[in-house]
Amino acid sequence: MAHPLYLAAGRWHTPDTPAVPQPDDALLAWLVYPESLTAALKLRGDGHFRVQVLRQEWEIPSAEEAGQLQLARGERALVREVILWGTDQPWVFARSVMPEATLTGDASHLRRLDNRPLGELLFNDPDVRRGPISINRLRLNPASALPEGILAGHLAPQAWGRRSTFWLGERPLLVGETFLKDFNPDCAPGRAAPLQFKNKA
Ligand SMILES: C=C(O[C@@H]1C=C(C(=O)O)C=C[C@H]1O)C(=O)O
Repeated sequence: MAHPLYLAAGRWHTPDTPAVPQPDDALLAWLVYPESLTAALKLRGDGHFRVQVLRQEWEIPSAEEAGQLQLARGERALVREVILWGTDQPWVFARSVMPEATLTGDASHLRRLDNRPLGELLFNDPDVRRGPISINRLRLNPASALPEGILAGHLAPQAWGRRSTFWLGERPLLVGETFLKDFNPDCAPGRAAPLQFKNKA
């Protein structure tokens, strides 16, 4: 299994979980945003938004991800890792885990996304439902090959991320998104212009 760019540093938890460290309001608004992150970032990116596919390979997901997806032991999934670029900076690292059994029939086109945003397909399909959003602190994975390459200088040792399961009928796929240090959350999702948040950390 390849080494993901960021690893969970804590427990995945819903944003209203008491007594767990929380991000500041500005970033929390992005972490809990229920609509398409692609659409919200496009609004911010003034025409420069793009998806860079880092890898898209069949593999056995981590035991934790397999548990989230209710996969049988050894069941493989298509793992897609991308960077969402805003203007000329990397804003989000996304890792999607799509079980083989999910990518069949009318969902088989998800095997051939290339650099089209996954969200544009998921949010335009009326039969797709999104499960609860969990958030977590993440830590940079020293085993990942990426930091020395294209993202060198753009990766903080810790970051906040979110994760949710999308349901295509009864078939799940798991989408995780980590906000990278170049992303400025001080413009609320769904708006093109910055909003001032009261209690920034
Ligand atoms: C789920 C969405 O799709 C986005 C695009 C992704 C991709 O192209 O791989 C992955 C995760 C998301 O950041 C979304 O836009 O909300």
